[in-house]
Amino acid sequence: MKGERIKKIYNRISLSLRVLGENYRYGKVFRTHILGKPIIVSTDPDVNKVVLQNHGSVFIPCYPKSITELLGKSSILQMNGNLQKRVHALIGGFLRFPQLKARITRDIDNSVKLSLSTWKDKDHRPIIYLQEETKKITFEVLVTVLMSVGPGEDMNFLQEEFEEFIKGLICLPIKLPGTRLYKSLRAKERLLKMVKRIVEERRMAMDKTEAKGFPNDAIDVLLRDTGESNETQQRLPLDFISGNIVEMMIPGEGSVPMVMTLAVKFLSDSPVALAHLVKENMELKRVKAHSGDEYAWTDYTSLSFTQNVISETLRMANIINAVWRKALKDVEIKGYLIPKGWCVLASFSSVHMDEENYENPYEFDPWRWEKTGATVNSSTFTPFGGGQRLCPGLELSRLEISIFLHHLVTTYRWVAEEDEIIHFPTVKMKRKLPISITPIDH
Ligand code: HEM
Repeated sequence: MKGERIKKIYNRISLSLRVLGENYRYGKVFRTHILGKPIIVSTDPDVNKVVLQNHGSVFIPCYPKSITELLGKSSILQMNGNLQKRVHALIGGFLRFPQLKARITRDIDNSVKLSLSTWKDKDHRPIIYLQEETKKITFEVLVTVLMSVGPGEDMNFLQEEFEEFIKGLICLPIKLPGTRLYKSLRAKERLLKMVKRIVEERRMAMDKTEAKGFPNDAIDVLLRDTGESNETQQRLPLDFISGNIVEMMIPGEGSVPMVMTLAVKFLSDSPVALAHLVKENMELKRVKAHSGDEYAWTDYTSLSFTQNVISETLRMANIINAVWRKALKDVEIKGYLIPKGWCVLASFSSVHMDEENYENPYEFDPWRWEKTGATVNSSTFTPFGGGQRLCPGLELSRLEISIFLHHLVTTYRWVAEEDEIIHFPTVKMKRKLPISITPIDH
């Protein structure tokens, strides 16, 4: 018995020593500190793949304290096991469904066209801050998809409170009045109150008339779900649904507008790629004008060069540049030992910018995707994560970005002012990417 214990202690010490060994200091997997937390960072695509694929039994989410405080325990990003699988399957199924994409294409089209039309008033708005404009467009789409709230007072309230809420995602984890975390948590309370009201009204309406047809939004999907089998029917609690809707805004909110903004930045610096993109999109516009048909979502997703531009942008810069996991047991991957209890940061951006994986990685080259296909998620291209937690908003995001780029390049020419990409603590443009625009004379 005593011998067994000594053996266990010896094993743990030797494991820790190997963690601190040469490989970890100089290889693609190393140990460091982030936000005061000791952590193993992986920049190796094969290690990342194992981390992403072995979710649940081996690895669970492990975010810094400020993020876990703000997310709440019932957030899909933190939950595990059957509940995560259930919510992921429900939301993923809904967001990937062709019926939703067909319906949402019209909404996104209208939203983008309306926003772009307000830019025309050049005397009042000579400079457009693209990072701000794209945020407005995508927020509208997000709250439509999640809870069917249209433009107006409620939408403005949700946007203001949400902005306040996410400011605290990466901050010092001190929860005292006046601190960033405290203000963000208060904003979350106000957000939750409003979302809860919407969810309750919807449940009451649903209790009166049986829900039929394709669900309208994520609230509908979660309210209608009763679990796996009829014998163990269990509705999801209303508090859980409201919390999840708010928390689902986090992965959905910042990333899409940033990809739109960065694509414009990279295209502004690459006139040949821009000319190619304009040509492809003008052709689609001509075909549509000629036939008089509405745009279908497949029109956008089949624009192959546009998809290449989106992939290349996601490769070069992306708000979600890594995922955080904790090992539930000792794991050995490619000779690296990750001891039980340690957190691993699987870095996507390092893999995306490694010349072992991409030739001239710092060059914006949308043509590189012609060989592999733009939409393939491989171990060296994981902007949307992978495995059981692969982003359920993947296809919706690509659709939104394609629609935005289409209307932008077929409506305006632009000149971007000098600006630079900031990578820490999160990816953004230093000056919100100011551009001056000229309408295209058709
Ligand atoms: C360019 C845009 C986007 C990028 C790059 C992105 C990226 C990601 C990544 C990397 C993950 C995995 C996180 C992990 O493994 O811990 C994720 C998860 C998730 N994303 Fe996205 N996302 C995007 C847009 C969206 C949108 C528009 C929505 C919703 C409408 C969304 C909803 C979610 C949800 C709910 C999860 C959690 C899935 C789970 O844990 O089961 N995402 N996203």
